[in-house]
Amino acid sequence: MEAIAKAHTNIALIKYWGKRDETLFLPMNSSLSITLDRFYTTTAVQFCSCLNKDVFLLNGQIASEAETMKIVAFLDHVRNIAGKNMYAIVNSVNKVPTAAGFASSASGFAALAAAATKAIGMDTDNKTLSQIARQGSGSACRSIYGGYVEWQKGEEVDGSDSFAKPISDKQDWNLSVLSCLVASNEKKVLSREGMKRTVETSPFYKGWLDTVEKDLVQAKRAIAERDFEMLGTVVEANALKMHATTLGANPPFMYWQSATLEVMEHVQQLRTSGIEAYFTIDAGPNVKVICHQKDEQAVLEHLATLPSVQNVYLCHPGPGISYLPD
Ligand SMILES: O=C(O)C[C@@](O)(CF)CCOP(=O)(O)OP(=O)(O)O
Repeated sequence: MEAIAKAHTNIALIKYWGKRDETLFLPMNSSLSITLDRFYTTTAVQFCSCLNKDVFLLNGQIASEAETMKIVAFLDHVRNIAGKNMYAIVNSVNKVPTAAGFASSASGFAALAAAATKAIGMDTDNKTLSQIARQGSGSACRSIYGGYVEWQKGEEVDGSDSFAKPISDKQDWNLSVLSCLVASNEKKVLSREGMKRTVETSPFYKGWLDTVEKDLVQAKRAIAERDFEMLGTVVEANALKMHATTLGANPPFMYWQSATLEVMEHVQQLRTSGIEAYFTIDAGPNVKVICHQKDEQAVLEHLATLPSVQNVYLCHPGPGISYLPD
């Protein structure tokens, strides 16, 4: 039995930062993202009783032991739900250049959840797919849908009410997202470790939790009202608060480098010059800039001139998962 699925990466506007349950990938707070058009993962899964172990090919190569173990654990989860015990060949191709500053885990686990459940014979609705993808990587649950997506944190201990849902179709509001890749060679603290350490040791984490749900309400209102200034202001503030929590962790850590600050300053200069642009930053030094589509060329050209910016990738809201012909 085989199936092929495609899922796009997403960028969080209101961040998922911290788990209340590490095993079930249950978040401390709800989050909101835009699924992007440019970067995606295509995954083919074939279950066969002829196999005596799972095989994982990533971008045409046999994946590392560590990567394969993550996929095997995820397939075990799917096998458990389906009540079947066949092994599978998984073939994933990432059109998400790591250099673009986007994590491919979100599109990767969303595509894997869709292809694996279909290949094993399950007929799953998107809500269930989102819950399954969440257990590969939290942010993957949002890539099931296109456009603007909310991941409701849920209250239940079993995660039955923790899944994503679309809050507006991608055609609704075609903003531009420019991902600025800045020079970065330092080993960063991966988001999974970063959020764990922050939750467990940062005195600033309580401040994050006290204000993030209000930020989410504000962001949803801004999207509903197409109020870009309201959206950009809360998105920028939310990213800054997330990063502030890391400074209080033990040991403290910081994702920003001098290049990160340079881009942030220039985004604020663009606003002073009359071009509405706002930034957000994830678990790394790269900066994503949002602006109106009419301003995207001016913003792109300005950012591309910065000496510490290696590349700028222009994206727009993109689609949710899709299935390809076998
Ligand atoms: O995307 C966001 O909301 C914000 C972040 O990117 C950080 F800025 C977190 C993404 O965390 P993820 O990689 O999903 O963690 P996992 O559940 O431990 O796999």
